[in-house]
Amino acid sequence: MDRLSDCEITKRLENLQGWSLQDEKWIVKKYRFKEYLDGIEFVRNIAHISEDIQHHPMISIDYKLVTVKLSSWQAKGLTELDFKLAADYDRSYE
Ligand SMILES: C[C@H](O)[C@H](O)[C@H]1CNC2=NC(N)=NC(=O)C2=N1
Repeated sequence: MDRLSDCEITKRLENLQGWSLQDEKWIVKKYRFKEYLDGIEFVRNIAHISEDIQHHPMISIDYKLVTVKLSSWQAKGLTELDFKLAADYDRSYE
């Protein structure tokens, strides 16, 4: 899949809530939860969503705060797939 241009990335970020660009090739979001185990359940859900389309996030869990980072390794940057997953993760958080 082709890497997106800076302009395409900016446009896609405008359509998402809470995601930001990091080091030009990552999009990042922090999700907050009422309980620690709610965050763990969210991580389980996004793990399945990611495995289904074979595109995997970097995840860090800091008690009730889950940080998710997405990038496309082969493309060495951001592709449509990263933004598709970001929207899927947001739906799973709702
Ligand atoms: C062969 C396999 O589908 C690829 O290596 C996948 C696996 N998961 C992946 N996850 C992410 N985040 N980026 C990739 O480029 C990627 N590539």
